[in-house]
Amino acid sequence: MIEVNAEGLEIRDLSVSRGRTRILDSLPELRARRGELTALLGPNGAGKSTLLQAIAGLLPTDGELSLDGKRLNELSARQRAARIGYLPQLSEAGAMLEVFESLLLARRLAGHHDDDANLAHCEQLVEALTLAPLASQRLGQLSGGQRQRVAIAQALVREPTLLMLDEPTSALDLHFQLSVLEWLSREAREHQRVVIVALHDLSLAARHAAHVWLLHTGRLVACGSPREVLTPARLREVYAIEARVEWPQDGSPPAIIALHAL
Ligand SMILES: Nc1ncnc2c1ncn2[C@@H]1O[C@H](COP(=O)(O)OP(=O)(O)OP(=O)(O)O)[C@@H](O)[C@H]1O
Repeated sequence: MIEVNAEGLEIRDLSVSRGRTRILDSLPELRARRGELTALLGPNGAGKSTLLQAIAGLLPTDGELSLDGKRLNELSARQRAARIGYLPQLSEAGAMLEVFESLLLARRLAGHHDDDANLAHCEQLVEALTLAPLASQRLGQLSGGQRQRVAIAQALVREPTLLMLDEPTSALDLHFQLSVLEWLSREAREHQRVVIVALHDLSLAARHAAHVWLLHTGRLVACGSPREVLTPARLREVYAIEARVEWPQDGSPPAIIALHAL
C-alpha cells in the first residue's frame, strides 16, 4: 500500500545569484508534489539549470526551500545526499568505472549499506532500464546516449525522495526519450517521489508531466497543468515561435509543433 503524501518540494520567494549577477529573481510560491512529474521549461538561459543546482544545494540562495516541510538548508550534506538525486546536464565523471560498479557506488554514496540488497536493487534496475548489455562496459567507452541512460540509472538507484534531472533526454533516440519519461513518471507515481525534469521537448513535457513550471529570463512566467501553461500565445511570448498546440480528444498524445521562429 503506497502512503500518499502530497507535501513534496516547496519553494517560496527564491532568488539565486552567481557571483554578483542575479539569475533567478524572487520566484513566488511553487510546489512540486510527491507522485507527480514536474517539467521545468524555458528557453536557453532561462535559469532551469540554476534552479536545479540551487535546490540541490550547489548554489547559495535567498528565500525558502523545503522538502516535506523540512527546510533544505537545515539538512546536513549527508541528509541532503540521501534525499536528493540530481543529474546535471552533462556528466563525464568516473570514465574508468564499469556501469554496474558505478550504480553500486552511487547507491552506497546515498547511504544504502546493505550489500546484498544493493546488488539485488542494481540488478533489477539494470534489467528494467535495458542496461544489461552495457553492465560491464567502462563509462568512458559508452556513446553519449548510453552514458546518459546510465547517468539516469545512477540518479534513480539512490532512491531519493526528490529526483531532479537536467535535460535527461537530450542525447537519447526516440525510443529511449519515450521510455525514460514513462519510467520517470512511473517512478514518481509508484514510489511517491518528487520528480523534476528540465526539458526542451514541449511535446514530451505535455505528454508526461502532471505539472509545468515555465521560466523566462530568470522569472516564473507560468505554472500549472501543461494544458493551462503551453498555449500558443505563451509560446510566442517566451520562445518567440509560432506553434500549433494539439490536445486530441481521442486519447492520443498531445503535440506541440513549432511552425516557425518569429
Ligand atoms: N557558471 C556560471 N557562471 C555565470 N553565469 C552562469 C553560469 N551558468 C549559467 N550562467 C548564466 O545564468 C543564466 C541561466 O543559465 P542556466 O544554465 O540556468 O539556463 P538554462 O535555462 O538551464 O539554459 P539551457 O536551456 O541553455 O541549458 C544564463 O544567463 C547564463 O549565462
